[in-house]
Amino acid sequence: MSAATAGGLPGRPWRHIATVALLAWRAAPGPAACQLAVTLVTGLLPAGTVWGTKLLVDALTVADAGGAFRAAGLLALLGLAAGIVPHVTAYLRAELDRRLDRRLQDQLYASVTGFQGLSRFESPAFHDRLRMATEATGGALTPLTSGLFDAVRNVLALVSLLISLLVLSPAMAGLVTAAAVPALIARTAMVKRRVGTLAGLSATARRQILYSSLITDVKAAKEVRMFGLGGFLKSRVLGALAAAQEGERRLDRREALTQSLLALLSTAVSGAGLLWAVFAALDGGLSLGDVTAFAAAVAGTQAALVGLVETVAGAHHALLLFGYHADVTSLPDDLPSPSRRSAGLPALRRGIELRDVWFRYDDGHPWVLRGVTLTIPYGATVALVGLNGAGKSTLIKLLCRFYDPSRGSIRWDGVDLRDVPPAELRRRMGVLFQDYMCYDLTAAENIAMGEIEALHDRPRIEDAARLAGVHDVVRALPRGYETMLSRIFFHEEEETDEAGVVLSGGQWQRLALARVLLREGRDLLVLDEPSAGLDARAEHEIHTRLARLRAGRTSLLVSHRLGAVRAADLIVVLRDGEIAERGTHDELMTAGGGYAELFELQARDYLAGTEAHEGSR
Ligand SMILES: Nc1ncnc2c1ncn2[C@@H]1O[C@H](COP(=O)(O)OP(=O)(O)OP(=O)(O)O)[C@@H](O)[C@H]1O
Repeated sequence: MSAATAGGLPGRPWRHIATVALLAWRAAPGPAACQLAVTLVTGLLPAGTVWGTKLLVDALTVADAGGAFRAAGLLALLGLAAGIVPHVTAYLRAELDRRLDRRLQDQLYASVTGFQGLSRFESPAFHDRLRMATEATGGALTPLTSGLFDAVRNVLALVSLLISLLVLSPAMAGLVTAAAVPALIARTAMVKRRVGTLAGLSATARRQILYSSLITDVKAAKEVRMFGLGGFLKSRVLGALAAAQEGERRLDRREALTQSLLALLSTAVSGAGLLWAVFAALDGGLSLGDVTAFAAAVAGTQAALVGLVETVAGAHHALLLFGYHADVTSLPDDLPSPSRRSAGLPALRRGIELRDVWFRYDDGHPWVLRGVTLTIPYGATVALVGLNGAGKSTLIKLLCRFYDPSRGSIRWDGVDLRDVPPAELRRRMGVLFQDYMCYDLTAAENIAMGEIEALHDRPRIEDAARLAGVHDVVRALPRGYETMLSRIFFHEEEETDEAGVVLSGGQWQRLALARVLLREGRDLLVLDEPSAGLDARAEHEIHTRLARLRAGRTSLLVSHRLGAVRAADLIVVLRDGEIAERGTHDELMTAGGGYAELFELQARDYLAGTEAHEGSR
């Protein structure tokens, strides 16, 4: 990763200026060209006004009526231009910003969705940096894009005014310019401090978002009310807000003081200049028009210099933020690309082999998998069982190549998964995760998430729902497959304000299963606790269906219900990241190890439950 951390500032921000200019130009060539033309015109307006005023006053002084009318006409035209130009500029700016913003967000989302693994999303430092990168969107670069035009206008205005001032008083021209140097230095330091403070508060801001979303999140609403957490969460939000505000307050105070001192300096300079002009006029060295032009030129030059300093400061601020954007968008993928060019992943024919796989989530973390060697033969069902935290879901995540093994390898018909592009591998798999998603979308869309190309293929979606045993449930919903499964969003396409429906846990589970079954014909089917939320009858029914579906297909099944895995071709017991037992159900029962013990425990509990139920009838 490059030098930027959310807490520290990205290095050498000015090196991005050409990148941003090019981005803006490519995003909105029309508005950018128009803005440049308008800028050139407006850059010359102040000097034109100064000389128009001088001509008018001098003409009036010598009672030249024709000259006075011409000068007044010129001033009126310039005034009209000055009145219209800001509105045209504002529109062009906004349009350029809108288009640039789309491009920036496109780049950011392309990078983030392009990360193939999960490790970045489990890094607080990455999230802090990402937050700073999003600060660069939403018009935050306006001071830079518009600043480039402002800078051109200010430089034009400055040069033309300085020429006017040089004609009248070279010393004053030098003094006014010199007075701008401390302002530039002070503003640059202020900007750095402001962005640094913002970056330092990134984690606090993210926590504030977390707590405030818990207050409003419908999923958290039950526990928040049940456990009376409202006050606690509110105090956490306000605590984070107060911390952020304290940082800002200190900055604001410092900036107010610095700006006041700079204002004092510029007033002293213009005051001294005016005194000189008064004495020079009294001596007869300057005409009345010269004095008027001088006063206007000093004020104009100072304003242009302040404008230039502000432009530079704004651009610096925007470039620092863009530094985070550039940092995130230039991050390489978190999984190393295949070392040699992959010729594509062949259809599975022999099986998947884990060779002495060791894995831990971070160097400082304990080992989660410790030397796992296992083959999932082609066409067979392997069941993975074990106590909580044994490493079952981790093994599945490695099979999907969300992470690479720390040691050892996983091979697909002998091909190391490290040599396979993750997207290619995932196209060949259907996986039901233990923590599947419930999308705030329609029922049809929820299923289609499994294979987005099938979004408009209703027969396929319905077939998958039938296979998962959820078709009748969905059909009975108020709008069938078009029913929104959300209480916080309306239907995206249809103009309706009809409240959606919330499914039960087991119904969601079946819908998630339908999502996976939509990916029919995949080489490997992985089911992590497919029946966790189901009632006994539904569980039995789903397992019978799945057993039929798995027949002859390569699959990996994880379940705590040992009754559901007894038909598997191979049962593997994982204990503390190691394979403790392996064999068929009968072999493991005969061996009388941990599996047999657990199976008997579950069977006894089940029988006891049944007898108690019978007795109470
Ligand atoms: N993203 C992660 N980062 C760090 N540690 C993790 C992560 N995910 C899991 N772990 C740790 O890895 C270990 C194994 O977790 P895993 O989810 O693989 O277990 P499991 O066998 O699937 O458990 P369960 O039966 O409860 O689902 C646990 O100690 C867990 O704390």
